[in-house]
Amino acid sequence: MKNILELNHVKKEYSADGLKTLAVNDVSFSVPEGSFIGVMGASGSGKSTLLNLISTIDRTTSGRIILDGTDLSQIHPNQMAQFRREHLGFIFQDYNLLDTLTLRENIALALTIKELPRAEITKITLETAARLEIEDILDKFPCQVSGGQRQRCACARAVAASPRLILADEPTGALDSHSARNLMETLVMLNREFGATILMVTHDAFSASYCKTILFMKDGKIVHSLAHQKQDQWGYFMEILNTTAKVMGDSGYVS
Ligand SMILES: Nc1ncnc2c1ncn2[C@@H]1O[C@H](COP(=O)(O)OP(=O)(O)OP(=O)(O)O)[C@@H](O)[C@H]1O
Repeated sequence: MKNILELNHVKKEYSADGLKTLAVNDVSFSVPEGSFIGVMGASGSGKSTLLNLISTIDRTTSGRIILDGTDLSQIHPNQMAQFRREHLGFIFQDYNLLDTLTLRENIALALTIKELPRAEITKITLETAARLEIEDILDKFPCQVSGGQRQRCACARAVAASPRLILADEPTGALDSHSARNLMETLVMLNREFGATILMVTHDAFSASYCKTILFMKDGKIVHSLAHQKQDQWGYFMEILNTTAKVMGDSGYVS
């Protein structure tokens, strides 16, 4: 199966006040088309740095990141924003919807950027909203709907333009447990039915139990990976908790 994303010996070093921090330390992994990968790790283990490198917001100190066949270090800074819009979809903890636009306009915006014909934008927006069960609230503004509905709109926006990779950063972080469960089921649906390839950072073992594979980060390195095989979701969840405790040390604290 084709790899959508490949990381080869990626390092990211920060220098601040004469102090150097190797936030990402020799990370290599690949993300095949159709995968749903979770990244877990303690606070400061390098998850956000890793996501920033993949999302082209930050640049590697060394190593290569290949996204859909393109080496990110070879993209001219002026082309970066367009490359990001064409290849990536984002789902953030705080939704990142535009408050002055309706849900319909928020979803359509991702398509407008792709310069699709107006009729096509209307059709895809409606179809995507229907799949995410928000078609009845499309004319509301983000402040007029629930957190769960806002996050489903963010999912619709992320998937509408058929990006090669969806990056989700703590997507359930601001949701109650019922909405979090709904959102994870939605992400599974995007992965299974839309064929979306998803890479998600999460601190939450239950959210991670919806992923097909989980990478555990510690001190900037991927130290363990866990695949969802034959066990039921509860068994997988328990395995994630046990692995977390083992990998992260006694505290088992993941954030
Ligand atoms: N801009 C920066 N300048 C200097 N050091 C940084 C910078 N950003 C992150 N770091 C350091 O790099 C390391 C990894 O940080 P990062 O934010 O990637 O971790 P994280 O796993 O996402 O943590 P959290 O779960 O708390 O968000 C930490 O030691 C952090 O202090």
